[in-house]
Amino acid sequence: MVKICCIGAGYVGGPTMAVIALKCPSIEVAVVDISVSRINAWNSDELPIYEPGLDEVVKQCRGKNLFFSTNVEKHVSEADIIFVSVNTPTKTRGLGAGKAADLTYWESAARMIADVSKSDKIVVEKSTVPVKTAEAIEKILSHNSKGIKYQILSNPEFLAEGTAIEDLFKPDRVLIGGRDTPGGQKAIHALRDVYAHWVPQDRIICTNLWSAELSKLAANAFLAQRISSVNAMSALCEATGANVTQVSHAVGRDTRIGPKFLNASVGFGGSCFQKDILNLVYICECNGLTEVANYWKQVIKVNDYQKSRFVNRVVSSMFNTVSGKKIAILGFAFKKDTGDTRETPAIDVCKGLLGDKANLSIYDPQVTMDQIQKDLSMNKFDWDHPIHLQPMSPTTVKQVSVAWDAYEAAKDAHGLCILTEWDEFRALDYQKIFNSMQKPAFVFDGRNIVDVKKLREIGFIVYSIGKPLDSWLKDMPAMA
Ligand SMILES: NC(=O)C1=CN([C@@H]2O[C@H](COP(=O)(O)OP(=O)(O)OC[C@H]3O[C@@H](n4cnc5c(N)ncnc54)[C@H](O)[C@@H]3O)[C@@H](O)[C@H]2O)C=CC1
Ligand SMILES: O=C(O)[C@H]1O[C@H](OP(=O)(O)OP(=O)(O)OC[C@H]2O[C@@H](n3ccc(=O)[nH]c3=O)[C@H](O)[C@@H]2O)[C@H](O)[C@@H](O)[C@@H]1O
Repeated sequence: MVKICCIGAGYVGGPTMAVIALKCPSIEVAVVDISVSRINAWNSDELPIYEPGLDEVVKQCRGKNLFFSTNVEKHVSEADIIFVSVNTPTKTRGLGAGKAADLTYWESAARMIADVSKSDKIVVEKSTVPVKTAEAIEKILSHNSKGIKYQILSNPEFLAEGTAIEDLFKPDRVLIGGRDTPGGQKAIHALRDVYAHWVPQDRIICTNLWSAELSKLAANAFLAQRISSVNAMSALCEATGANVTQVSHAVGRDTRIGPKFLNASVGFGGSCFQKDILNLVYICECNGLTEVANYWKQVIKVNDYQKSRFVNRVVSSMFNTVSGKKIAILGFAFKKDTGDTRETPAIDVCKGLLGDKANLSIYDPQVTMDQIQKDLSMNKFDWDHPIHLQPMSPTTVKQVSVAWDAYEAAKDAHGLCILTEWDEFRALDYQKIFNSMQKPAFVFDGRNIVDVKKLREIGFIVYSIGKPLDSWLKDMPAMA
């Protein structure tokens, strides 16, 4: 029986391995992690991450051919194929700080593999890594090899949170990069055989190592760039009276451009877009490609601009101050159908409003009070380290409370900001909300989900990203 071990039981390792176990009953899959609480959660009825369809997949295989364990060394030493899906955060100190990927967790995983292995292994990069990481890993493994042969493959993951199971069941493509040597090709075939259990052959792309590593960074950069492009247009729409939804629709009907990923928003979030672009920028700079680095940097700058533009709209609309005012925040996760808050635009928006002394009442159907408090008190980039999975002494940001539902959050508020596009926010009784709020009552829709016309009829002053401005806002500058 082929044995697979995955180091890192996170958003990628957990769902990916669960799907491999489901689709390949003849393979034994162990997912290991240094975080005891995470592994305990994977072995319980309450999984550590919320992902539609994940519970069913895990329930079908757990205890049969899918195991979650903290016994990292045992499972690594027994495995034929080892996936490494650990954190690759942005460095916060030293060379490349604020841009380069911190490979501490990767390096320690590689050293541990070298220490405990007693048979030949295929080591698969599942984490998103800088180009040429495979070369560094090869060096670590081969310098400690004790005669054991290692083949390194790059097999980046393209799943998106909220649709992870769907994406894993029907991937647009599976990408496998390996060495162009007989050993490298044999390893590529072995991994291809795993995916071939359910992925059509023509969707499995095989390349060299560096193309696979770079394609992952490139794909995320292209996706983020689309959002920054449409968000840049949203500012221009507000200045000119155009409607960004109509512009996106018209642009996206061009089959060369396509309709997906053109929703204007308060900004993109999530654990990877910013991190991976910063990483790409750093790689460009290291290769002397300043113009290319600056090009990609702009995607992040526009994203930051979009978030601060939103905060400025809120503050300037409300007589240039939110000091002491209750503002309801609907949605804290970085997108709907996930409880993940990593790099969510809600953090920057909330911090911006807190900076102007607002009182925030936050509601998100999937995010806990502890998580919100942690996010609002943590330094930038600190979240991407395993230490933050440990329970910590509670921190409280005064001025922030967490509500049980949207109505409670909105009661007595001066303004309401929609920061995540949860379906339930579309179906709220906005008349009831209006009646319970201070007047004038403001709605700032950072996801373009409300019916602006209907809300204005109720009496709200409405700002919706990239939509023709309310007369209240018309004379105010786009960037106050
Ligand atoms: N979250 C996502 O949707 C996607 C993430 N990725 C990439 O996948 C990688 C992992 O991301 P996530 O799963 O989101 O991160 P995560 O933080 O959810 O999971 C990483 C896990 O690795 C564990 N870990 C770290 N060092 C370890 C070690 N030496 N031994 C054992 N366990 C260790 C941590 O405790 C943590 O549970 C990152 O490189 C990310 O860029 C790629 C595609 C999608
Ligand atoms: O490497 C990764 O981590 C993953 O990053 C993204 O997946 P994810 O971050 O989970 O979610 P997306 O659906 O891409 O959304 C990212 C952010 O962009 C925002 N977004 C998305 C689409 C859009 O049109 N407008 C927009 O503002 C979302 O609200 C969210 O904040 C990519 O879509 C995945 O292919 C990739 O594997």
